[in-house]
Amino acid sequence: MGAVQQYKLFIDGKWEQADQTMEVIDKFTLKPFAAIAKARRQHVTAAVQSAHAALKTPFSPFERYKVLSKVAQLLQEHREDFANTLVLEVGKPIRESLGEVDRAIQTLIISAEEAKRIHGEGVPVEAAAGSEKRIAFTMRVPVGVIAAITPFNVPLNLVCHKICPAIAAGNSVILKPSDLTPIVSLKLAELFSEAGLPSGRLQVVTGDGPEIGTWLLDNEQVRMFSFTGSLRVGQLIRQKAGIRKVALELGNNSATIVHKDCNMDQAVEMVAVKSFNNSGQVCISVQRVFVHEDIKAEFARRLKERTEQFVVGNPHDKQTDIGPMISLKEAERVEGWVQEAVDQGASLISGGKRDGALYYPTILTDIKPEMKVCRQEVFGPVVSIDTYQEIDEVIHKVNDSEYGLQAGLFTNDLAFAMKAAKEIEVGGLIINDASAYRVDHMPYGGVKNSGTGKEGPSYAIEEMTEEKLIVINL
Ligand SMILES: NC(=O)c1ccc[n+]([C@@H]2O[C@H](COP(=O)([O-])OP(=O)(O)OC[C@H]3O[C@@H](n4cnc5c(N)ncnc54)[C@H](O)[C@@H]3O)[C@@H](O)[C@H]2O)c1
Ligand SMILES: O=C[C@H](O)CS(=O)(=O)O
Repeated sequence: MGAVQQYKLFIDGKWEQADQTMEVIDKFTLKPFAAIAKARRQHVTAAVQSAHAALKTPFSPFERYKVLSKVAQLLQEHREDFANTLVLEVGKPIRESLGEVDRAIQTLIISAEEAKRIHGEGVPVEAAAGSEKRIAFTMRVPVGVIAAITPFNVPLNLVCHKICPAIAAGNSVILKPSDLTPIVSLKLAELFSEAGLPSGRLQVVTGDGPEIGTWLLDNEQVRMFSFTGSLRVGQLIRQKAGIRKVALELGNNSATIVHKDCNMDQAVEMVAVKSFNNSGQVCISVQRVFVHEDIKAEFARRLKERTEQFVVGNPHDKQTDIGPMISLKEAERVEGWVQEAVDQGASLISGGKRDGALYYPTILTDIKPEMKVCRQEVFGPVVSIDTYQEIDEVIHKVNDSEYGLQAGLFTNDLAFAMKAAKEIEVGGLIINDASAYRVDHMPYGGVKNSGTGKEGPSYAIEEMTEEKLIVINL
C-alpha cells in the first residue's frame, strides 16, 4: 500500500498538526490513502480568534479580486491533480471530476468579479417633510466571521460556492469540510495561501463534524453559518444558531415531468445522465420521473436502453460513467430501499445490482408515492417512474413532497410551462431539461425543507453582507 499522506489544519495562515488523525478512504479500493488532523476545541477557538482578528486588517475589494483570480489561475494549472484527488476521495469518475474542477474555476472567477461590484444605494430621505437637508445612502458591509460547513458529494465546487463569495465580500471564513472528502479543501487552502490571501481570512478545520459543529455554534464570534448538507443537520444548526444568520442548502427528491409533446430523444438522454451522475449523489439528481400515460411505455423502454449503456466501474478509467458510492454502507442502504420497494409492489426494470460500493443504475416503475424511494431522498443511482393524465394531477404529484429545490419539465406547451412555473413549489424550475441543471452564476437554493437562502456568488454575497444605512444631516 502506498504511503498515507498526512494533512494538517490550516489556521491563521499556518499548517498545524493535531494529536489525533482520521483516515480518508479511497472510495474504489476502500483503503486509506490520506490522513487528516482531528481538530480539538482549542483549534476551533484559535481558528475563530484568527478569523476575527483578520477583519481588522484592511483587505480591499481589488485585493480580494486579485487573490481570487490568482487562485482560479493556480487551480487551472493544477487541474489534473485536483481531479485525481476527487476520484480518490469521492469515487467520482475522472471525466466528471475534471468537470467539477472546471466549474470551481468558474466559481472563483465569478466571485473575483463580484468582489468589484459590491455596493449600496442612495436613499431619497430628503423626499420626506422635514428631511429636506438630509442625505442618505446604504453601504454593504461584511457580516464578519462565517462558518462554512460542506457535504461530501461535490467537495471542491460547493466549498468554492461558500468561501469565495465570503472572501469576495470581505469576510473571514472557517471551513469545515466533510471528513469523508476533505483533501481537495486542504489543497485549495494551499492555493489561497500561495495566492497571497492574508492570514486569518481562511481557516480549514478538519475532524468530527458534530464536535466541530458544536464548538462553532458555541462561539458567539461566529456571526453566520453557511451550511450545505442533510435536512437533519441543517435543522440542528438552525436551532442552535439563535438569531445569527443561517444559509441552508439541504436535500431534495427531485422531480422531472416528461410530457406527451416533448422531444423524447432529449428527455431520455437528459433524464438518464442526470439521474446517475456522481452515482445519483447529487441534491438535484432526478429521483422521481412523471411521464404522461400516452408515452410512458416508450419512455421507460428507451430510458432502460440508455441506462444500460452506462459503464459502471473504476472511476480512474476514462470510459467509466458511474463509480462507487461514497461508502459500502450507503450502497447497502440504497440496495435495501430498492428491495423494500419491490417487496411493496414496485417493478424493477433495470439495475438493482450491487458490487461492493458500486450500485448499478436502477429504474423502478409501478411505484407508490409513500415508498421510501419516492418519499425520502435516495441520494443514490435510483430513479422511479410514475405516470399522469392531467396537468393539474402531475403538478399535485410533484408538490407532494417536503422538499422543493429544483424540478424539470420537458414540454413544448408554453401554457403548461408557465402554469408549472407559477404552481410548482421549488427554488428552480428547469424547462426542457432535468432537475439537475446548474450553472455557477445563477441563483440556486430551495424552498420548504430544501433550505433557505440562495447561492451563486452574487446571491451569496447579498447574504454574507449587511446593508447599513447612513443618514447625514447637512
Ligand atoms: N442543496 C444543496 O445545494 C446540496 C448540495 C449537496 C448536498 N446536499 C445535501 O447534502 C446531503 C449529503 O451530504 P452529507 O452526507 O455530507 O450531509 P451531512 O449533513 O451528513 O454532512 C454535511 C456536513 O455537515 C457536517 N456535520 C455532520 N453532523 C454535524 C453536526 N451535528 N453539526 C455540524 N456539522 C455536522 C458533516 O461533517 C459535513 O461536513 C444530502 O441531503 C444532499 O441533498 C445539498
Ligand atoms: O449536490 C448538489 C449540488 O449543488 C449540485 S451541483 O454540483 O452544484 O450542480
